[in-house]
Amino acid sequence: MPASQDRVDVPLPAILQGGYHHPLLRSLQAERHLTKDMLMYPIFITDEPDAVVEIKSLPGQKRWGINKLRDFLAPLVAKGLRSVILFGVPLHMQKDGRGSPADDPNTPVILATQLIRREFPHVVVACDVCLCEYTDHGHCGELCPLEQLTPAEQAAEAKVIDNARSVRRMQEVALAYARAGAQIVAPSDMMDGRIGAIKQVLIDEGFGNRCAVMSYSAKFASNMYGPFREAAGSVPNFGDRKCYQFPPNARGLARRAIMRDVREGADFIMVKPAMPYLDIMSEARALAPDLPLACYQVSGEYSMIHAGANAGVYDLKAMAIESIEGFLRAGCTLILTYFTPDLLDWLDEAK
Ligand SMILES: NCc1[nH]cc(CCC(=O)O)c1CC(=O)O
Ligand SMILES: [Zn+2]
Ligand SMILES: [Zn+2]
Repeated sequence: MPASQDRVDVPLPAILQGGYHHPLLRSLQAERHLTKDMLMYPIFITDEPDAVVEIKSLPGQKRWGINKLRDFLAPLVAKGLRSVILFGVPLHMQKDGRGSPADDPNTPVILATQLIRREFPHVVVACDVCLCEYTDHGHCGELCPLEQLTPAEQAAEAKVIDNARSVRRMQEVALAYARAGAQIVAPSDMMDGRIGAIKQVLIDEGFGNRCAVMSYSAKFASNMYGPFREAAGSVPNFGDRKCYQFPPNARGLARRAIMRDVREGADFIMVKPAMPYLDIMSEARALAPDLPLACYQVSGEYSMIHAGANAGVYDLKAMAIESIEGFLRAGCTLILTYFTPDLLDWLDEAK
């Protein structure tokens, strides 16, 4: 018997390359592979019924009018699209302080939810729940009425988010989307206490067993939301979102938010943006191992990958897939990405 087999202190030959010299052996290194059902496609629906409008900063993505949606989605569904997340872009509806167009019976998201449920019964519809696309001030929640501010705040014309009022509003909006047929509501407003409140109202109104709550649990105040805000017309007209989205350095806040949302009954948790926050994803995986974990590869990430490819830095497909493999490695089970239509094709191509 060779000596190496009965001696534990002999170092093994440190040769790894023999293990991945063939494409199949490389593929077998993955613990998990991307499948089509892990992809959720973000779609912008506008209140111009016949619109098909390119979004300049999001290459290949468009704002869709309700009348164009069926023909746009049909080929994607045929390729295996399983879920979408809808964002409303009201260009003509009257915006106000409470974001009234968010749950107007004719708001684009409600019409689109009804249409997709009717035309594509195998597609899961998630609706983003937030007010920023619908308020005249462009913030994600309602503001405190002036008389509730301190004299100093009044003098400074301070704008303060009214958390409690905003949470009640998110309940109304989420319920309206559930009534329209959404199987998932996804609050991205970041008000405190919204997950428990929305979960409760869904239960009270009979949707407890047919509408999931996907929380944007760890949503960071990122520089990469620009193209989305252009697409959705949701740039705040004063200030920024730093009082309700996390500072990029805030690992502890993210951990507390994830644990809080689990306690409040979230069915899915999400990390957003994705690529710079892989550590937060694996923290989320460890903190909430029993919940599906989503990540949102946001508009700026998508645009950045396109810009790099256009500058000749890398191949678009290879880079997009590398980014997704990172999310899988970090433990994500659902990926919100504008690359979804491309990935449906790429997954069908021979490797
Ligand atoms: N509640 C707003 C919202 N919902 C989804 C996104 C970002 C999505 C993206 O950039 O692709 C944002 C941006 C923001 O907070 O301003
Ligand atoms: Zn918002
Ligand atoms: Zn949102």
